Parts: sequence; structure tokens; C-alpha cells
Amino acid sequence: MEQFSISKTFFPGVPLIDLSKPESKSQLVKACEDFGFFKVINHGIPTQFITELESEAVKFFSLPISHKEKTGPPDPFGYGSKKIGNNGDVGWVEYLLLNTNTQSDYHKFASIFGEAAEKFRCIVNEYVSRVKKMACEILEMLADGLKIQERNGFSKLLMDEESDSVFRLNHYPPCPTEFGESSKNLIGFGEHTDPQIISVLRSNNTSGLQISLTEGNWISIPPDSNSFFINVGDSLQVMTNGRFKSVRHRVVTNSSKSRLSMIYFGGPPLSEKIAPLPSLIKGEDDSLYKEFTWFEYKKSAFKSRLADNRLGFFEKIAAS
Ligand SMILES: C=C1C[C@]23C[C@@]1(O)CC[C@H]2[C@@]12CC[C@H](O)[C@@](C)(C(=O)O1)[C@H]2[C@@H]3C(=O)O
Ligand SMILES: O=C(O)CCC(=O)C(=O)O
Ligand SMILES: [Fe+2]
Repeated sequence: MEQFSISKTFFPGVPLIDLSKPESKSQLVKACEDFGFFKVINHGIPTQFITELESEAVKFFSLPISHKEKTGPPDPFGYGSKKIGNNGDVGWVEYLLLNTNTQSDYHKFASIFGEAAEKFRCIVNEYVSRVKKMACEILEMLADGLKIQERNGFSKLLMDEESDSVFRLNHYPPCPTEFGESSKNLIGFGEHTDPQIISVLRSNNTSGLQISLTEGNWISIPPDSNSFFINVGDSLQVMTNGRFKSVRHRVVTNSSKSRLSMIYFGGPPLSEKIAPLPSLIKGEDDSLYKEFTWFEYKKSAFKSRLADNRLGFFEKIAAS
């Protein structure tokens, strides 16, 4: 296994967790504490659901730009290109953002997909429901591993009918060679942490994803189309009072191959209060964060730039 040292953090490689093994529970907790990032195998999601969605996504991104733009601009849902969010971030990426709870975005697709819009909707729904189930199983193992009384303490937030979860398809075309050497440094998706509870990422076999464990140092994650990459989001960092780390990550461009990724962001209902779980703190004074609702966090997050530290605003200032 490739081993390398990055300043003070020793990174032995992406933790690989076999979900069918009894030891996976403690491995999941350790991976969330050490890196906030890991990959899972034996996840129980049949390849058919992954490849079907991948081929629909390839078809969608191959459409002429004028067609794709009919499903945008993202509000925040819909098709977007280069512009990420509303606050000046750009990347070498085009994407489709979908709300997993309402089907209201789909009327946008009907205009270009016609009857195929219905098929697209079914394939996305099937994929999302399987990935969500896997995310919930992981969250339940984590709750168990942390000895939280309610095994579904985290997962119930994703299972809630009002859960504010998002699904994203990202397509990074090969970076044009006319940019020469400088294209190597072009950003596909700028550095950030994910605001939600948990993110489940699957990509094709094109590299680009990097994580940062210490400021300014980036670790390239070898792609693996047969596994799912999981990362802890800001909300889970708060609920575990900082014990689990919301990992900073980004995507750099590839000069020859296109990268396609699909990510499920499992979030709580808008009205949900996010705060460290009582069993993970000794008392109120021990809490590193002020309580907030997911609505409040989301509102503030969507005003921020990608690279901003969104949790800073909700941290309790340590008494001197
Ligand atoms: C610049 C931004 C894009 C983003 C909203 C934000 O203002 C800051 C968080 C960004 C992010 C990162 C993870 C997900 O891709 C995303 C959908 C999310 O929930 O937060 C994006 C937002 C976006 O692309 O709209
Ligand atoms: O596309 C990828 O591989 C990662 C993108 C990402 O981090 C995001 O959309 O939040
Ligand atoms: Fe992300």
C-alpha cells in the first residue's frame, strides 16, 4: 500500500471498509475521527443501478449546451456550468443539482427529455433510495460505535420525509490542451467542506478528487468506480462535538479524460436543531458549537464562498 507523510499527519491511504465484516463498526468510527473520509466495499448496491444512472448522465451531458441550459440556471436546482453557487466561485465543471424530496425540478427536464424525463426520474430515484439506505446503515453503525442510545439518532434525520437532501451529478470535461502547463492547476471544484451530515460519492475511473488533512497539503485520492467514497459533513462534525471531522476536499482537472461523479448529500429537515448530542458532551459548557437549525446553517452557508469556514460563525468562543 502507498504510504506517505504529510507534515504532521501520517496518511496510510484511504481507509477501506468492508461493510460485510463485523469489525467495520469500529473502523468506521476511527476513519471518521482520523480523516472524515473513507471508502466502502460490499455495500450491497447492485452495479446495475450505478451503471444505468451513469449512462443516463453521460447522455445528458452529451446534449448540446443549448439543450442543457433549458434545465438551468440552478436555483439552486437545475443545470449549471462553471459557476458554482451564487458568490463568485467558478470551476471547470458542469453539473445537475436535484432535490431528492420534491419532484418539482422534473418539469424542467420534460422540455428536453420528453418521455425520457420519466425514465431519468425513475433511475435517479432508484439510485438515491439505495444510496440513502446505505448511508443510513453507515450512520447507524457509527451511532452504535459511539454508544449513542438511539441507534437511529443520525439516520432518522435522513429518513425523515422532510429531510433536506440533495443529489448532484458533476461532469468535468478534459481540460483543453491550449491552456498548456497551466491547465494542470485548473480547479474543477474548489476546496470546501460539505455542509450536510454525510456525503456518498461515486465516480468513474478518472482521478481528480483530493482531500486536505492539514492546511495547504493535498492528497490525491485514486479513483475507484467499484467503491463509494463517504465523507463526514459539517452537521455531523457538530453533532459529534468535533469528534468526527468534516473533511476539506476539492477536484482538480484532468487533461485527457472526463470525470463523472454522482454525490448524495444526506441532510436533516430544515427545522431540525443541530447541536452536539448530549451523550457526547459532559455538559452544556463542553459544547464547541452554538445550537442552530439546519435552515439557519444552510442560509448562512449559501451566502458563503466555497472555501470559507462555514462553521466558524457557529463556534463558541473559548473563554480565555
Ligand atoms: C459556493 C457554494 C456552492 C454550495 C453553496 C455555497 O454557497 C457553499 C456550499 C456549496 C456546497 C458544497 C457541497 C454541495 O456540492 C452543495 C450542493 C452544498 O450543499 O454546499 C454546494 C452548494 C451549491 O453548489 O449550490
Ligand atoms: O465531483 C466530485 O468528485 C466532488 C464534488 C464535490 O465535492 C461536491 O459536489 O460537493
Ligand atoms: Fe463536496
